Amino acid sequence: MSLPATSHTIHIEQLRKSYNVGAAVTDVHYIIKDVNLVIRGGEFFVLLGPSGCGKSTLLNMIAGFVSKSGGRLRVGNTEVNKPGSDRAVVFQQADSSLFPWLTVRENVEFGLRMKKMPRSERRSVSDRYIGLVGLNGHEEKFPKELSGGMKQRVQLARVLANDPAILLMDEPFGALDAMTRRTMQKELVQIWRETHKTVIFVTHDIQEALLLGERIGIMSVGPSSNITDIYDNTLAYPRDVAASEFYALYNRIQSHFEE
Ligand SMILES: Nc1ncnc2c1ncn2[C@@H]1O[C@H](COP(=O)(O)OP(=O)(O)OP(=O)(O)O)[C@@H](O)[C@H]1O
Repeated sequence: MSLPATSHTIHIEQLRKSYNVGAAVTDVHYIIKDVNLVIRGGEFFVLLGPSGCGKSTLLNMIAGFVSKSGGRLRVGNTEVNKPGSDRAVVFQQADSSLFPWLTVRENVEFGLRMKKMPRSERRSVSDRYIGLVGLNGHEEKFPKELSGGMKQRVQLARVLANDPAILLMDEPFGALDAMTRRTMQKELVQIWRETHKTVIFVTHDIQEALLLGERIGIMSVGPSSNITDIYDNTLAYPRDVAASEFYALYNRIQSHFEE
């Protein structure tokens, strides 16, 4: 990592996203309204909230895919108003992001090829990340020959190969079976600890949030959603769902959604 962690701290101030729902200027529907948040460089931050509250909207604003309607959004000192190589998104459906006509290795190397990285260097980068996500031996396979979990690993390896400082993950394990999901969660923590990336991970699953995040931001039900509470999760990794502290924190967070 060439940049100091502070240069990719994310600063969010009074951030808003709205859509006009009628002809009058007052016919405005706010998805998120006045969100304030600072996410430190290198942090693992989870955005937790019910379906439709605006988690993906906020993540896509940080990615630069969705424009803001008000407020400020900076990475370091730079205002975010478009996608950038410092940020990359891992989506829930790997199928829509992988190129079906390219092998695992070619998919992982795609961005590097676009950057005109020499072949031997590309090879060593793709070797590293294919290994890191546990896909050694599958380099020459095509996406259609892979399971859902393996495709998600390819997507992650491709994103990591491009070396963004910030990984934006939108329910990346939501479509996987429970066992694969658990394995991927453990591997992601391992990868985060090895690469020191900033991770912002969207989920509506409290257990997943608690297994992964150093901090968990709770989003309120929309419209005009906001981050109402932030929990510090200081439990040591790898986390044990059966530990009494885990269970206690789970209950505290769950009580938010029962009110
Ligand atoms: N382009 C748009 N125009 C109008 N409303 C939109 C637009 N995009 C999203 N919305 C609305 O914004 C709200 C938040 O959507 P978003 O996908 O961000 O929520 P989410 O918390 O990620 O949901 P889920 O967990 O179900 O994926 C929803 O009510 C959605 O219908």
